[in-house]
Amino acid sequence: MVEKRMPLPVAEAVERVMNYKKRQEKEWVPLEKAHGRFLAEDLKADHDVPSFDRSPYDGFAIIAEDTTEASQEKPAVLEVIGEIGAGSVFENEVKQGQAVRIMTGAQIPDSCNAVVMLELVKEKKDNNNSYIEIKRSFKAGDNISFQGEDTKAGTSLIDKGTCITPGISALLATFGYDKVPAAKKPVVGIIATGSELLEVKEPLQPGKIRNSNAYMIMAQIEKAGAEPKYFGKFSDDFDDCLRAVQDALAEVDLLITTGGVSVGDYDYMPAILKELNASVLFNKVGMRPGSVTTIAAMEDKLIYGLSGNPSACYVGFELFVRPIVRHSLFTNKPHLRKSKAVLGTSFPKPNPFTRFVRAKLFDEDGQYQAVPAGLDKSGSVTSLAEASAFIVLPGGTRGYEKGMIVDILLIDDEQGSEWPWANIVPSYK
Ligand SMILES: Nc1nc2c(c(=O)[nH]1)N[C@H]1C(S)=C(S)[C@@H](COP(=O)(O)OP(=O)(O)OC[C@H]3O[C@@H](n4cnc5c(N)ncnc54)[C@H](O)[C@@H]3O)O[C@H]1N2
Ligand code: MOO
Ligand SMILES: [Mg+2]
Repeated sequence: MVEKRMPLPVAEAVERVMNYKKRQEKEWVPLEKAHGRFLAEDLKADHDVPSFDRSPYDGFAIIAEDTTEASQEKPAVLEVIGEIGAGSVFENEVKQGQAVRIMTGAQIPDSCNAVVMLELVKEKKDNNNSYIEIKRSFKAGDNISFQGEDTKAGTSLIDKGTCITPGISALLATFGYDKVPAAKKPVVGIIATGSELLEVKEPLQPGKIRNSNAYMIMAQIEKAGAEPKYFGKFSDDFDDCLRAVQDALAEVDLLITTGGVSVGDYDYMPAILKELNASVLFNKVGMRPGSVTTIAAMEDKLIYGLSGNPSACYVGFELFVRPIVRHSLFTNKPHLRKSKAVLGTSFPKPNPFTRFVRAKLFDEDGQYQAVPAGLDKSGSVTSLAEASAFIVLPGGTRGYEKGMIVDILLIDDEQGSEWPWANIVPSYK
């Protein structure tokens, strides 16, 4: 008799895995390599930005009070006593009736309190002196970028655990981080199992398929923010696969295998986990695809037995590996973000398990509409290419109709979620 496995509700399965979460160490990476890495420290402004009052225009720095009476008929005439470009500081005193030619980004001279754009003045020369005419009045503060107007010293800017975007690179540079405190990437190993697997470059042969899961998982690992380490593909041979798993475990923080976790004659992962004396957290989850997802721990190291079926493997990764990786990178929102969508297709057949349908999203008047991205089967590979969400259909005795509002999990969203499972209640129990 084949072993009977008891399915665990998805939320409970995720919870069990998250008991093994831990944070990575911090390392310092050059700023130019920091894009896409995760901040290991909160980022706080240690000075005002800008750090001095500056001109937002090419023009003339003036004392606004000199223009109080200025008009078309009776322009104010100011003597231009010098000029400064960005990076220079005007050292002399500017007195009443005087102005300084100033370029965008330059520090406003002491005692000046407004800037007049070049286009708004008439320039005149008299002997060796320069003058400007201004035909309207200006108020103190007109056309000044004030110290601290962008951010003030002491402001909290970015939380640790945030993925470094180009905008954050700009901030890091602004605050002098030529080296950035980043979470060290966990190394995630991949082993593909299956005697049917061909190398990608090999021509098709009868009964064989190309190994797509390994490359899919490597990409998912990178997208999650970790470092993939691929150990190759192995035929369904107990000893070979056992050795591969043992060897790989010594070199990684987490290990993912794909294939061989079900109950088939050549599905050796359950026996390998037994041989290793690994403690199995679960070997069946109340979900489709991915019901065979098996996760075990060797001391504090997780071993993921993901399904060989591509869609099941993909979903298993996003639900169980991603949050462990993201948590290790210091975020407090490690799970896929949950949102709502209008179901674009009916699912009339009830399913006792919670389904995660790979879906395409369309924006209709600010509301997501979700439709399956391809064949809704565990073995489908094409449905993964265009999927940007999983439609979550909790298990139960009824189907789902087009037009219903359903939960979705966003695959490409970077914001993440603390815990998206709160209101997803599988009713098959
Ligand atoms: N009697 C039962 N049979 C099956 C059950 C069950 O409960 N009772 N579960 C089914 C479910 S659900 C799934 S999912 C699969 C899981 O299979 P395994 O994880 O054991 O994976 P394999 O048997 O090795 O392969 C399944 C499928 O995936 C293809 N595959 C494998 N590796 C790759 C790869 N690297 N790249 C692309 N495709 C891969 C493989 O050729 C098979 O077609 O079991 C069901 N059976
Ligand atoms: O693990 Mo299977 O994907 O439920 O089809
Ligand atoms: Mg199998």
